[in-house]
Amino acid sequence: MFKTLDDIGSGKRVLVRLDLNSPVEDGIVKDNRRFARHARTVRELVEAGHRVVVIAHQGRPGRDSFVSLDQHADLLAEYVETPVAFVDDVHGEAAVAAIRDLGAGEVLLLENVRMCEDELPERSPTEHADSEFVRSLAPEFDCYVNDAYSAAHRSHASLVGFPRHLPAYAGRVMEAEYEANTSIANREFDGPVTMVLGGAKATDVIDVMSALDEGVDNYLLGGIVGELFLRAAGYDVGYDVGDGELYDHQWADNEDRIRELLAERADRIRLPVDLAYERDEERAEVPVEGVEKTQPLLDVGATTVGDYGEVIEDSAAVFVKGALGVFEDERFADGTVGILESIASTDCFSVIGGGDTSRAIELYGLDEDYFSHVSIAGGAYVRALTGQSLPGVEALSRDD
Ligand SMILES: Nc1ncnc2c1ncn2[C@@H]1O[C@H](COP(=O)(O)OP(=O)(O)O)[C@@H](O)[C@H]1O
Ligand SMILES: O=C(OP(=O)(O)O)[C@H](O)COP(=O)(O)O
Repeated sequence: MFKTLDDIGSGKRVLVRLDLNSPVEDGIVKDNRRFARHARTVRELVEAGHRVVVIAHQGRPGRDSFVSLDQHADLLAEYVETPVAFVDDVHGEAAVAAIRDLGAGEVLLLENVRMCEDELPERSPTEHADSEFVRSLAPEFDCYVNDAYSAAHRSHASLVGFPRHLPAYAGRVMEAEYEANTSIANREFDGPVTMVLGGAKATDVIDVMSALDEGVDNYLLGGIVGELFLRAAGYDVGYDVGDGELYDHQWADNEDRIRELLAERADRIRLPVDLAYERDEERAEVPVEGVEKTQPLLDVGATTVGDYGEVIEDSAAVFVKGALGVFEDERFADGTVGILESIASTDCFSVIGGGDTSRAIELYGLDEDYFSHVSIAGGAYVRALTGQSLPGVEALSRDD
C-alpha cells in the first residue's frame, strides 16, 4: 500500500521524518527505544549512500519538554554508529546551507520542526504542501521518507506536506508498526483473539472495545480501567482516595458506556478476582469481594494473573494496551509482568502497545524478541486498533 526503502535506489538526497519525541527531565532528553528503532532506518539510508536529512519534533510550545533537538543528534548518532550533525534552524538559510554541504552517507538533523509556525496547525495535506516550510525545503531533496508512525495521527506539515512535492516512502519503523497494529482489524487468526486492557485512560480502552466488537474473543481487564468495570459490576472499588483524580471523573464520564459494554459482552469480559494494595509498606492481596473503598488498589492479584494466563495460553493472538498495575513500583509490577511473561511463553502473535506499558518490558528485563511487535506508539496505536486511518500513513499511500 505504500512504497518502502526497497524502492528508493541509492545516492539520493533524502528527507526523513522520525519521531524522536522523548521524556525530558530537568532539560535532559532521556534515551528511549524510539532512538534505537529509528536508527535502523537511518543506518540503512546511510549504507545506501544517500545524503540523509532528519526532521523531528520534541514537545509542544509552552511545555517544559519543548526543547531543541541538539541532544537528540548525539543520542541518534550513538545508535546509528555514525556522526549526526545538527543545525539550529528548520528551513532558513542556515538549514539550507547545511543541507547543501552534506556529503554522501552523511546525516544532518534539523531543529525541532515545532519551532516553525507552519508545522503544528492540523491542516489538510494540500494546505501544508503550500506552506513556506514545506516549499522551502522540498526542492533540496529527491525524496521523502516518513518513519514517524507514532506521530502519524497528526496532520502536521512535516508529516503530510512533503508527499505532495516528492516521491514518498515508508521507513522501516513505519512499515513494521503499520503491519502489526492494523492486524487486529485486517488479519484472520487461527484461534481466539485476546485483548489485555489496562492503564489509566478509560476512554482509550472503551473506544478500543467499542470499535472491536466482532474481532475479539476475550477482554482481560486490569489497572484503573479494570476497577471502573468492577465498580459497574457492583464491587466497592474504583473510588478516588484523598486528592486522587483517577477514578471519579472517569466514572462520571464513562459510566453508561462501561455498563453497556459489561451487559453486552459479559461472556467475553474478564475482570480481576483479586487486587493488590499496600499494607505496612508491603504488597498485600485481597479478593475483590473483600476490598474496602478507602484502599488505593495498585495491581491485580496472583489468582487473576493465573486466570488471565490460562486464557492467553489458548489464544492465537494477544494485543496489550495499558498496564495492569503501577508497575513502576516493583511491589505492584506482578500483574503487568506476569501477563507479559505468559505472552512471552506462548507462540501466539502478540503486540504490546502504549508508551508506558512497553516500558515495563525493559524495566523488568524481558526480551523484546519474545513478542511479535513492541510498539513505540501511544495515540497512533489506539487509533490503529480502533480502525481509524492515520493522516501520515494516508499521505504516503496516495496514488494520484
Ligand atoms: N491500579 C492503578 N492505580 C494507579 N495507576 C495505575 C494502576 N494501574 C495502572 N496504572 C498506571 O497506568 C499507567 C499506564 O497507563 P496508560 O497511560 O493508560 O497506558 P499506556 O501509556 O501504556 O497506554 C502506568 O504508568 C501505571 O502506573
Ligand atoms: O509521542 C507521541 O505520541 P504518544 O504520546 O501518543 O506516543 C508523538 O510524538 C506525538 O506527539 P504529540 O502528542 O505531542 O502530537
